This record gives sequence, C-alpha cells and structure tokens, in this order.
Amino acid sequence: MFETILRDLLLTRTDHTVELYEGSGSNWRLIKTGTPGCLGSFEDVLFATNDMQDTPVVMAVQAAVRENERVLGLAFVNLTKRSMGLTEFLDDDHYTNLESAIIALGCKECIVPQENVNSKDVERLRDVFTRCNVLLREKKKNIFKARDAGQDLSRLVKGSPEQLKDSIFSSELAAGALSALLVYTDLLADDSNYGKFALEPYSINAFMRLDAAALRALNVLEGKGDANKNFSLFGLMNRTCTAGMGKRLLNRWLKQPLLDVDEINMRLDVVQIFVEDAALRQDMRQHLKRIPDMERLIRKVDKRKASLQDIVKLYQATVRLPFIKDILERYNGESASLINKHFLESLKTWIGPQHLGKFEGLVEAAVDLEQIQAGEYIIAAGYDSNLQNIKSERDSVEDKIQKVYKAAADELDVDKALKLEKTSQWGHVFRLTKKEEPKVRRQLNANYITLETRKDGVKFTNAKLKRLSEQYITLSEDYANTQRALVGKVVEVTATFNEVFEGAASLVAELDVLVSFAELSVSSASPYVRPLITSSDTGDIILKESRHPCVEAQDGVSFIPNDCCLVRGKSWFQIITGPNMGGKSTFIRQVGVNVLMAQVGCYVPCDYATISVRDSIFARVGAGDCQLRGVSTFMAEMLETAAILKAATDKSLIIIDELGRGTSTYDGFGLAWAICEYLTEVTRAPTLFATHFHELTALENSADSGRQTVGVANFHVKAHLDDVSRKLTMLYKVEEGACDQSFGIHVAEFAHFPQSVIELAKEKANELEDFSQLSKKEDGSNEEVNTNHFVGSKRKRVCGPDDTLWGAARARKFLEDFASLPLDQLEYNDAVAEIKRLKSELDIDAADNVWLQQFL
Ligand SMILES: Nc1ncnc2c1ncn2[C@@H]1O[C@H](COP(=O)(O)OP(=O)(O)OP(=O)(O)O)[C@@H](O)[C@H]1O
Repeated sequence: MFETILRDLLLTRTDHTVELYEGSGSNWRLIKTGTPGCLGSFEDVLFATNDMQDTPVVMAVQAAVRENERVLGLAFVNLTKRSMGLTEFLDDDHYTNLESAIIALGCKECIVPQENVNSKDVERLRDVFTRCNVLLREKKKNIFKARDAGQDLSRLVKGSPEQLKDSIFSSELAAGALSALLVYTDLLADDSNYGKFALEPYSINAFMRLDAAALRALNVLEGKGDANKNFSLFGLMNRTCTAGMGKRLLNRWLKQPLLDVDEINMRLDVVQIFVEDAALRQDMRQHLKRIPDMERLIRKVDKRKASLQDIVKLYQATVRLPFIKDILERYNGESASLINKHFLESLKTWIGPQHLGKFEGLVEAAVDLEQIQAGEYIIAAGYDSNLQNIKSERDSVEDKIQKVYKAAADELDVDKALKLEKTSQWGHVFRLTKKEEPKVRRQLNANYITLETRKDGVKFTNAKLKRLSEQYITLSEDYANTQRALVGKVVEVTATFNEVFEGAASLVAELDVLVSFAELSVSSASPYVRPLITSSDTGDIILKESRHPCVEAQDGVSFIPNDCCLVRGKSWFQIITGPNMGGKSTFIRQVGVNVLMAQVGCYVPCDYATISVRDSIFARVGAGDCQLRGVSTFMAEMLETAAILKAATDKSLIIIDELGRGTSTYDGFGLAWAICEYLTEVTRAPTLFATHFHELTALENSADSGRQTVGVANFHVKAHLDDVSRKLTMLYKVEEGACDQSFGIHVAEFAHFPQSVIELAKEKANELEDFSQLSKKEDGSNEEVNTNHFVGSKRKRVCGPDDTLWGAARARKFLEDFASLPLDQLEYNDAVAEIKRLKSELDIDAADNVWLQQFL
C-alpha cells in the first residue's frame, strides 16, 4: 500500500512532497524525503517492482526585464541521469518558450524566487506550471544569486572546469537559478556526487517545441484514464524490451522531436534496417530482452549502494554486448558505415580486454557464480586467502559438529529420530520429537543440557556441541564481515567502469527504441512507411492514405485512411467542415501525430509521406481540465489561441478544432474568421482548421481579393444521408470542397434522444432558419426581407460565401479610399463632397450585397 500511495503522490499527481518518519510515542525521526522532481531515497521503493519509465527533472527559473523584454534564466538537474544544464532566453507574456522547455525537459518540479506581489505576471507564470502539472515552490530570493555557481559547479561536473566558464558567466540569471537549484537539491552535501554530473548544452530551439495543449491533443503521453495502452503514442510506440532504459528514452524522444534532417534520417536509417531484416530484428530483441536496467544499477554502484546481486546483473548485461555486436556486424547493407560509426566502433572498444573484459574477469574471479543458481550471491572463497582460511576453518568445525552428532545418535540409540538443527538463538542443537524424548529422559538429564521443550520437540545440546557451535557462529560472523568488506571492494572497482557502462547503457537504450519503432511499423495491420524529410523551408507535407495510429489500433475500429496534402501556396491552410462525428478531429490530429512520429525518427502510418520539418506543433483541441484551474472553457480556448497567434511561425504546424464554439455564434464566427486571416496572412504556418462555421469556407476565395495568403483550401468529411430512412452514415472520407450542413440533430438522434426532444429541436432549428429570412414589420405582418444573420442550426445562408467575400473586399476598398483622402489639405466643403461621393458609390455597389448592407 505504501508503494501505491507513494507512486500516486510522487509520480502521478506530482503536487505533493512526501516525508517518512520512523519512531514511536513522542519520539519520531525524519528518515526519508521525496518530491516529484527529487525522488531521493524513495526511488528504491517506487521502482522495486515497476520499471522506471521516466526520469524526473527539477528546475529553477527566474525572470527579469531588460530593455523592455522579458528574459528568463533557467537551470535544471536530472538527479537520476546525473545531468544538469542552464540557459537564458527571451519570452512573451504567455511564457510560451518556458512552457516548451518544461515539456521538452520533462520537468516535474520548479523553484522560483518568492515574489511579494500577486501580479498578473506571477499569476500567468503559475498558470504555466499548473498546465504542465509541475509542482511549483517559492524559495527565498537570496538563494538565486550567481555568486558561487561557478565554484559549486566545478565540484559537481565531470571534465575540466575551464569549459564551464562560458556557460556560467554568459548568463547571470541562469547561473543564479542554478545556484538556487544546488541549494535546493543539496547536491554538494553528498560527496559521492562530486565530478559525476554531466553539463548538457541546452537551448530552447534544439528540439521541436510542444506545449501542454499539443501534448494532450496528440495524446503523446500516457494518461491516467486511458482505456488501454494504445490510447497514447507512448503506449503504442513502446515495444521496448530492456528493463526501463528503452522506456525512459522513448519518453524523452517523444518530448524532444528532432529538427535536423540528417539526424532524423539517421534514426530512420537504423529503423529501416530492422524493418527490412526480420531475423536481425528478432535476434536483437532476444538479446535486448535480457538486459537489465543498467542505468539504475550504475547509479547504485556510484552511490556505493550496490549489492553483489547488482554487480552480477551488470555482468549479465556486459556478457550480452558481444552478441549485440555480432548482430550489428551481420548487417552489410547500405547503412553499414552508419552502423559502424554510430554503434560498432564504441561497442568494440568497450567490450575489449581493456574495459568490460576486465570487469568480467573481476566478477568471474570474485563471485561464486555456481551459487547463483541457488539464489545466493557470495564472494567466491578462492578470491581472497583470508576468506578461504575462514571458510576452511568453518568447514572443519562443521565436520566436528557432524561427528558429535553421530556420537550422540549412537549414545542415545534413538535411530533416526535425533535431528541436528541450526537455530538463530543457540546455533547448532539436537532435537528429538516429544514422543521419543521420554525414552531417553534419564540420559538427557545426566549428560545433556535441555534448552527448550515445545510441541515440535525438545531442543538440547551438550558441552562439546555448545563449544563447537559457538566457534561456528564466530567464524560465520568473520566470514560475513570479510564477505561484506570484499563486496565493498568489488563495488569500488566496478565503479571505475561506470563511464563505459554509461556509454553501453545509452547505446543499448537507443537500439531498444529504434528496434521498437521497427517492430511497431511492421506489426501494424497496415505497415507503416518511411517518411521523406525535407528542411522546414522547402517541400510540402504530403501524407497519402494516412491513419491515426492510436485510433487505428483500437479494437473494433476499421479505420478509413485519408490523404492530407498541405501544399505551399495552394492548400497550406485547410478548412475542414463536415457533420459532427464525421472524423474531423481525428483527421487533423492524425496529421499532427504523423509529423511528430516522423521527427522522432519513426515510420509513419501512411502509404507515402513527405514531411517538411516543423519546429513546433500548436494544437487547440478540446477543453481539457480547465475548470480545475479556475478558467472557463472559453477563456482557456482563448488563452491557448492567443499563445498560438503569438508564438507560431511559418515553420510551425497548427491544428485548431472547433474554435469559437464556447461563445455566441456571432462572436465565435467573428473570432474564427479574424484568427484565420491572421494565420494565413501573418503567421503563414501550415494549418488544419476544423470548424462548424461553414461561412469560413469563403476564405478559400480570399486570394482573389488580392490579398497575399498562403493558399487556402476547403475540405470536408463525407457522410451519407439516406433520403428515405433518414439514416446518416459516416464515411470518414476527407474530400475536397466545403460542406454546408452540420447534421447536429441527426447525431442527437443517434445518441437516442427522446423523440419529443428531437422533434422540438427540428422545429426550433426551422424557426431560426425562417427568422433569418423574415423580419417582423412593426404592424406585426411578416414580410420577406434580406437580413444577414448567420443563425440556424443548419445555417442556411442568407448571404453566401461570395456575398461575404465580395462585400468584405468592397468595404476594404472603401476604407482604403477614405484613408487616402488628403483631408488635412482639403477645404471643409470639398472634404464633405469627397466623402459623400465615396459613400454614394458604396451605396450603389451595396444594393445587391446582403452582407454589406448590414453596415450601412
Ligand atoms: N478515418 C476514420 N476511420 C474510422 N473511424 C473514424 C475515422 N475518423 C474518425 N472515426 C471515428 O469517429 C469518431 C468521431 O470522430 P471525430 O471526433 O474525429 O469527429 P468530429 O467530426 O471531430 O466530431 P465533432 O464535430 O462532433 O467533434 C472517432 O471517435 C472514431 O472512432
């Protein structure tokens, strides 16, 4: 139960710290502390029976304003991986850069300087951490000072301190954050940390940027409520088989998709090898499967907490490495030089006699490998002469004990009823059953010492056995102490190989994930394909017959594949309309998921794919759990959209689903249109915009109005409505062109609404449709007039897309003409005449345009 509670508090909810006290009465002592970012000594409990899937990171952040710009200094420590880093960057009001750094680093906990004010700014900062499920703790400002950072860091970090200077002194803010973090984590108090940490170069632009909304929309990581493991990309892609290491790397890779075309192709090359050669893949899996979590074992060795069993596990991993090398050497295809350079060269050095060969020799000499079968991990007696002597002496005492036993059995003449037993209380003793005891009671009383009489028999000894037993106990203690000291020495020597182990562990983890990608690609019902990758400035995003990997993997779903062609200047911005439940969300998300998978280095669920690298994916889909954060659904939607408008560039990918549905139809449509215009004209990112506002489809023609857009195209998801039975069948096929019906009431019928509710809904929808065409005259009679309300569930348009488009272009012209009048140079009367002229021209043009008339 303790393990379960601990897992919930520290791994799932990540909003608590845990302290464990030991004692009784009024005397209690704190013995363990853990927080989501520093699991501390709880690590052993948390991962005693479960693999460690993720390595938590704790960070420190402090902000300052320089020349009217917000600068953030960030430092982070990964205590499991023993790595740390620091960076400084500019950020906007929404802290979008900070959010992507939190996601990419897998931060679970953050410290910030205590602010006395409860400003909007601090609130927004807090909101970022809440959104990302990070425990935020405020710490005294004075620990965020850069003064000792350089000195402290040089004690903790491997390598020459000279190299550190640049990182430290280039940013005082980040160095201050690092100082605070070192105080908070108390790393300097434990000298086993000295010289052990790797300083990682980190830049917020190193990987594809993902924010919390995108992670959620694309189902990247496992969620608590997931019905099965294929619900999330992590669950689906996790076919890793090493204990823990592969899982953790996959977790990290999913949060850090690559940007460099060559790096992506390198991963894809390796995946391709294992996709194409099934035997190679199977053999590799067989060996990877037997590799324990080397990273955790190394850490135990580092902390000198490893047992002999841990050392044996490391040994079992190292003896597998030559097999892995042999499998890699069997490959002689096109990418042989890559395999050689990336894996084989280092692998060969590590397993050679100078490195792991020595370690294997140590284990084989020191550990009694034969006893392992019996589950005993002990130092072989022959490894140490002292140990050997103690063992021989103890063996001879044991022989003598056997002789005494035999003599007693002869003397008491109770045949086989006399037993010799080893107890913890008295050492070796004799035991007779209660039934036999009366027969020899006289002899016992005369020559033996009775120790205990219980149901299971009488325990007794004699002077000889007592003396020998005491000798045996002393020798056993000596033996155990000598064993312990020797295990300590073995662990000490093992620690000298840690750097090699670390290299080998990361190589094995990488192979594990890449083989896992290959396994997924070939084992799916329709195989995946290798994507062609182009840089972000060139190429399009073309996915032929693409699928959503997680939806496709659900039982009972027969997935209908769809093409998606985001072509620059033509269909870079796509508006997707169609009935509820028609598959719009699934389609737009699947494009995001495919792009993410490709940049992680995996094959994609398509028949053909070419992808222009994206530096970020922004997604606004679904409401999420915003109520918990004290924000209304609509406000959350607006906040997420604001972040997209601020931070997206032409190198991003934007996915927006049903924007503006949380407010009135008018406001929603207005916002949606304005956002689309901004995205097509300013941001210019490839975008998939799923909407129920059919009027938005008019944007497609906006290029005709002379504006520079990225290429807007309409698509719709198809559904079939049977005229006779009124049955609606979703075809899930995405086709070109707009759709002008929403079928909302049909979907309600599917959901088995009471018939009376359905009927009323239809009636009211019709009323609204009529209302949009009829306006009541004052005398109460109905007269058909042209109104321009965008209302009605089916939104039968009084003004069509062409009206809107033409009208908007004409209105723009009027405003431009008006703006270009030299009013300051004209006489008053001339100015009035000019304006009247413009107005009357507009009136004439607007006579046939329903949309324009509403403004006149
Ligand atoms: N291509 C497909 N092939 C098979 N089933 C699909 C496909 N796309 C979607 N579905 C199924 O249809 C369901 C509804 O899809 P989705 O949520 O994408 O519809 P939607 O158009 O966004 O609906 P709404 O407008 O109501 O939000 C999905 O849960 C999925 O089970």
